[in-house]
Amino acid sequence: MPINPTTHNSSLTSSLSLFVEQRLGRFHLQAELTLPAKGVTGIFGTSGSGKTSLLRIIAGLDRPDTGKLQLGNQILLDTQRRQNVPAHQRRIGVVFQEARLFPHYRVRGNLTYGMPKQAPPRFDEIVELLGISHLLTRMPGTLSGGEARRVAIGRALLSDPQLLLMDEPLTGLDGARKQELLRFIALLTRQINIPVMYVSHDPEEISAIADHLVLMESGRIVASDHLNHLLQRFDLTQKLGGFDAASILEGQVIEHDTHYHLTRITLGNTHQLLLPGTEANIGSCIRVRVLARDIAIATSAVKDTSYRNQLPVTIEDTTVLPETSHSVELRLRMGRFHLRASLTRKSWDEMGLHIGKEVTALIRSVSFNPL
Ligand SMILES: Nc1ncnc2c1ncn2[C@@H]1O[C@H](COP(=O)(O)OP(=O)(O)OP(=O)(O)O)[C@@H](O)[C@H]1O
Repeated sequence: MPINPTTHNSSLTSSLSLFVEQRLGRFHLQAELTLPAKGVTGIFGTSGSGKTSLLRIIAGLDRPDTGKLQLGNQILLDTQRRQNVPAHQRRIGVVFQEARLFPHYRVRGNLTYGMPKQAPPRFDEIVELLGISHLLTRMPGTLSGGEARRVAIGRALLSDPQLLLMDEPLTGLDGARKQELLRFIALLTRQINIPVMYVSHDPEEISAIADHLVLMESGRIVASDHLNHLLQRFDLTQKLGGFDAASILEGQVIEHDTHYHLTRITLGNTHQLLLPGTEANIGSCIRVRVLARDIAIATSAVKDTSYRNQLPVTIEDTTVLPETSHSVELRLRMGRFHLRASLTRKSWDEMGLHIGKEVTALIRSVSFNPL
């Protein structure tokens, strides 16, 4: 059940802007950032790059040496003016790696703990959305890891936050639980109308839920943009290690072929893709990933082939990465969408390809990975 956006939050236009500087021993965090007012921002970077430190400052749990932090119209921190809104007044929900529930309160007590008295009555709505109504009378010690995490998310949401921070919320869960909760968080973040910052070093998680991506390295923000824009950047290939060279596309489900168990989606009403069957409702949006190495190129449409997707594209840019000198990396444009592909340098030369050439991208349905 979607949360009613009109009752959910008064400041739907909140966007976060910050610059902070903090020395922690030998580590130096220097970050400047403006984030979109809605959607999920994935914070990605190697261990020790400063992701948690940044989140702790935003939550008000740590104070930077210098900095300014603004959420919507409200200044939360301005070291120059000695302004600092304490953590409990920031209206920022935080979910950490561990659920950190109050052990002596039942689940219901944990959920209602931070609920403002004047908050809209969303308790039943959120409990149902999280699927935890059967847990309300249980003590935290009796919950599984995944259940405790869902309660922690519920507690954060019920505090009526303007921003939700999630720091590796799936760490330590086993594969099936992790997938279940990841799907749940992805659904939840599409239904709530507050911006979410989601820290993870797992590209799978980020690919499944982030709209925007912030890439951190040694305390600095290396890049911040729409996730698929960053994935299209050749220069970030190595820094986005683990993501594989891939593209993420979002489209609307228009048809299910129940006989062959295939799903058709439309991308902005201009292009269509045929994917492995999904359970998604007609009209709903789904996200798919396709690896660069799973896209083949032909100079014209191909007959009698098992490639179910033949997309007219233009070669927009290319490069040869030093780590894969046998192949050419391609960025392809398809209307307002972009795709990354790679093929051998030998094919590139023999097919007479060049920037600006119109070609056909061939993609097997099974190569699409619905996220
Ligand atoms: N109180 C502290 N004193 C000294 N150094 C610290 C302190 N807190 C954090 N650091 C250092 O700051 C750096 C960034 O830590 P942080 O936890 O923000 O990284 P991270 O990107 O979240 O890492 P991970 O993915 O491993 O959780 C690390 O090198 C860490 O050792």
